[in-house]
Amino acid sequence: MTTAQQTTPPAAVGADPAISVRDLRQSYGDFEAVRGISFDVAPGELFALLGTNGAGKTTTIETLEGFRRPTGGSVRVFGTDPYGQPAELRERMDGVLQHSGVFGELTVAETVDLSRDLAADPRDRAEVLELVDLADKAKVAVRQLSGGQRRRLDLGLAVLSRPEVLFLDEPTTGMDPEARRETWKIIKGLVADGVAILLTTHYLEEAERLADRLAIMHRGEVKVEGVLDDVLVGWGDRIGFRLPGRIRSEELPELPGATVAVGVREGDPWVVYTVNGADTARRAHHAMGPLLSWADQHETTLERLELRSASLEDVFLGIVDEGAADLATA
Ligand SMILES: Nc1ncnc2c1ncn2[C@@H]1O[C@H](COP(=O)(O)OP(=O)(O)OP(=O)(O)O)[C@@H](O)[C@H]1O
Repeated sequence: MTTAQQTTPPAAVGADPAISVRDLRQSYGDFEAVRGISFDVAPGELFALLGTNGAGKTTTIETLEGFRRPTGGSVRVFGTDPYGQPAELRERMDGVLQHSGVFGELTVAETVDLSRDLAADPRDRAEVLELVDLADKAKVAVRQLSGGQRRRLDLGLAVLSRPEVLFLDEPTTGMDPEARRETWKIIKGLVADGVAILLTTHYLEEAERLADRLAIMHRGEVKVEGVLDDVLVGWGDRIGFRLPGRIRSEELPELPGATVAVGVREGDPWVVYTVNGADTARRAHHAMGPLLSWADQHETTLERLELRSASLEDVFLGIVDEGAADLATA
């Protein structure tokens, strides 16, 4: 299913978009990395751009930050073309890029001070360090920070000038789960303060937790877009369990209206029945009866049995699989 759903962003009703992308195309030589994508982000909204490696997310962010001129279509930040970072936008937007450019020999405090010197109305150093939980690292050289602490410093530097638009390119990479949750709190606070955020991440849970709306990109195109519930619609319900040791996959029963696939989850052979079509929750529920009867007949227990609706990960993997199938039939 490759329905590029376009929904009206709830936060955008009545508000001019902070970020606007229209049929954006971006090429490197003969290679078209971004192939006509469109989306808006309103003030006080977090839009997550998800996608496979090389899908074109960073290229899109770099274009919005004014580092690249579009090969086709247009991008606007507060109605202004960001190419070359015109003065009227420089104060209003900032970002955390995948590779930060901070100097490793400076201390954390010196690094913050250096950025404060360049900003018109910066937050206090103490406020910045408090915000990203690095107050106790003020005197430590940046090169001595852990990967996750370094990402938090990047975030602190990005929010120091109180931007109205923030680009976050994989901001929690390298963070442990605790640091990631702390960072989510900071990001949520910024959104609540009215900042428009464009986030890319490979952590789907991060998008589920933070995004007001999201898009999944694959090979330069937006494949699905919308609020989470809309994105999940149409991807079916799932019945999953660990493949019993004595059972071969060919022996698994057919269940009405469901397709079966055997893969691997956390190192275990894992069975997934997908129930598609209309009224999937009820039909998936009804499929449980025949499945449990089959298990009884085979005197086997279905370990870690689950019945659930589609997750963002299912949608993501479905899109990637479709891409692979398209290539195979091309
Ligand atoms: N400077 C460049 N010159 C040539 N090709 C490039 C350049 N930068 C990116 N590409 C290519 O463009 C495509 C999109 O890259 P991009 O970095 O935008 O993807 P991404 O979605 O951010 O990927 P990832 O999730 O791996 O960071 C990739 O195929 C990449 O190899």
